Amino acid sequence: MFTDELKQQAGPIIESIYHDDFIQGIIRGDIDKEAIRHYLKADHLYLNEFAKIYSLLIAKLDDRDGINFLLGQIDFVLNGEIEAHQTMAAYVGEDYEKIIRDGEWYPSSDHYIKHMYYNALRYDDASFTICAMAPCPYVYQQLALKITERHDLTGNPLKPWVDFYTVNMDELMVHLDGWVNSFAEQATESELDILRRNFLESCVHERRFFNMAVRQEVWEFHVKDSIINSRN
Ligand SMILES: Cc1ncc(CN)c(N)n1
Repeated sequence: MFTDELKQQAGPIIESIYHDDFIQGIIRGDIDKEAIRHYLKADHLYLNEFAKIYSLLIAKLDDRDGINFLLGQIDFVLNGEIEAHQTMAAYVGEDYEKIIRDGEWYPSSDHYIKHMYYNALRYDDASFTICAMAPCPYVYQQLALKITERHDLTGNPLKPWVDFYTVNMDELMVHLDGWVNSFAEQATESELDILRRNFLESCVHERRFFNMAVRQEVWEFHVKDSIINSRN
């Protein structure tokens, strides 16, 4: 299937993410707390936007059961993944609400978010949006499965974070793959290339997002808080 081909091509990128500092720090259970704080500040805002992009995606679908399922995904992203974030806040030893208060769309997360919005607004068919969104659940599921397969995290304070992503993504991937594969059956080669780029670019955005947190990447300027806060 077309989505199997996408996952095959994403393999090397995901393996690179696995070997980058963020995931290696999670595995060792000693990742810099500043990297986790930066990640939470960015990821809280990223998930807020991901939930909104689901609403743009829903407008492109006709399948009522699928729409119903995605309503559950909006709830999961807004209220379920907080559990994974709480594990990280506990590791940092700081109140979650306090950590995320001054978050921003840092350069790499900004680019990732806008990549998804661009495709949702530029193309009518849901598949273009889905291919930009799908690495979000897929990359985390694959990383969590690799970590669990290769390491025993007993006693690691971040084990609940890994465990969270080994299970919660399966049903979503089935739905997303179904929509993309049925579109791919009648898509032109140039449309398939856009779908491939959307998916692989988002896999690279996932890598850059983790590295952004390790580097504590920020913009080289500060704007009055009022403008930044209006984005939160
Ligand atoms: C950037 C990003 N990508 C993926 C996930 C997993 N839903 C996340 N929480 N944040």
